[in-house]
Amino acid sequence: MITFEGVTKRYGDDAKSFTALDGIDMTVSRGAITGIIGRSGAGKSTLIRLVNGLEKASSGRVVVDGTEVGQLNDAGLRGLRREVGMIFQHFNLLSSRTAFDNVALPLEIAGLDNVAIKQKVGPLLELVGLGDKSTRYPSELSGGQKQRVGIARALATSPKLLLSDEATSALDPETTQSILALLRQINAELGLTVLLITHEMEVVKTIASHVAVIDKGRIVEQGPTFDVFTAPKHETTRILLASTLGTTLPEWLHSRLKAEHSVGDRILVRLTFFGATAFQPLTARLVSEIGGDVNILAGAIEEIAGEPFGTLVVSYPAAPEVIERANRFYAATGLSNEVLGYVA
Ligand SMILES: Nc1ncnc2c1ncn2[C@@H]1O[C@H](COP(=O)(O)OP(=O)(O)OP(=O)(O)O)[C@@H](O)[C@H]1O
Repeated sequence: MITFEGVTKRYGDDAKSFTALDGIDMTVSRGAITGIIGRSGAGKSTLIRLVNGLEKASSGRVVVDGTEVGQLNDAGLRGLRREVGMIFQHFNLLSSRTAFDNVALPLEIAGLDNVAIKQKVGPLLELVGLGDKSTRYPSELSGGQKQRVGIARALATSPKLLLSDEATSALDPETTQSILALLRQINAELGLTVLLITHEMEVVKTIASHVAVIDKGRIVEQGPTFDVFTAPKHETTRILLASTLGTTLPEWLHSRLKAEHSVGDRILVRLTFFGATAFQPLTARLVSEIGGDVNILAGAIEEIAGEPFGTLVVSYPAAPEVIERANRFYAATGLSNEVLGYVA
């Protein structure tokens, strides 16, 4: 659906230019929800603005549904923007227009008559759950309702692709979940491809089947969300994910951690449950396998892209025979484990 081929974007003139994107290669699959995550200033907005031609690549190609965006003239760009809807962090609604009239705007621009506009806007407001709010002005709507108007407006020209620029960043967690559920529903019911940029890992974890991590203008990691989130390879990904997945040790534990152990110390191990191991009573078996002396110190159970993923930090005596029994158990069961250190 979208391919980036060696895309570079420089801002400014040659003498004082800034490279915001540096050799981006990426494919966004048709019908998927793909997330792009990265720190502030990493280049996320620039990347998404290249897709609907709001910015032009300095070199390389951005191809949307077979069309190279950089080659389009003004008429071509207008056509592209009917195929590509966009939603924004601050909704970008016109305050002087009702919900109905905001959704109608792209249709007016496209030259539809009033009857055709009515036929289109009514069902769209129903779809986003605002059938009874069509005459309300933005100032009379909550943040979540405003974003629903924004989504209906983005869908007005029946696009194949929806771009989301931090669409839930201004919303509280509960409203965020309801907007994400709506995006998932639209993706499933209309077969719409969704490309979203966000600094909220929670958003990607909840709805994106695929993810790319961008850092200083480069994609440092990409793939299915579950794979990237459960086995991050790049340091930036690990840092971005640490607080989301409960993989950061609590400070009280971290400060007591030692690299070497002496007699009587305990070993600290992080167990990770996913795939087949997520559904077996392995913790109970580990406890009995090594004689009962196991402490559970931290843990979290998450759902990533619809699959369970859990981490548990445990300690047990750092005695050679106990460690050996535990290691035999890990090898036999395939339970993923990582030694974090030792505590007195
Ligand atoms: N029009 C511009 N002129 C010059 N530099 C720009 C311009 N737009 C963006 N930049 C720079 O390009 C880099 C990437 O910006 P971009 O907005 O794409 O990042 P981002 O990841 O979306 O950040 P944020 O999450 O803070 O919005 C930043 O260093 C920014 O200062």
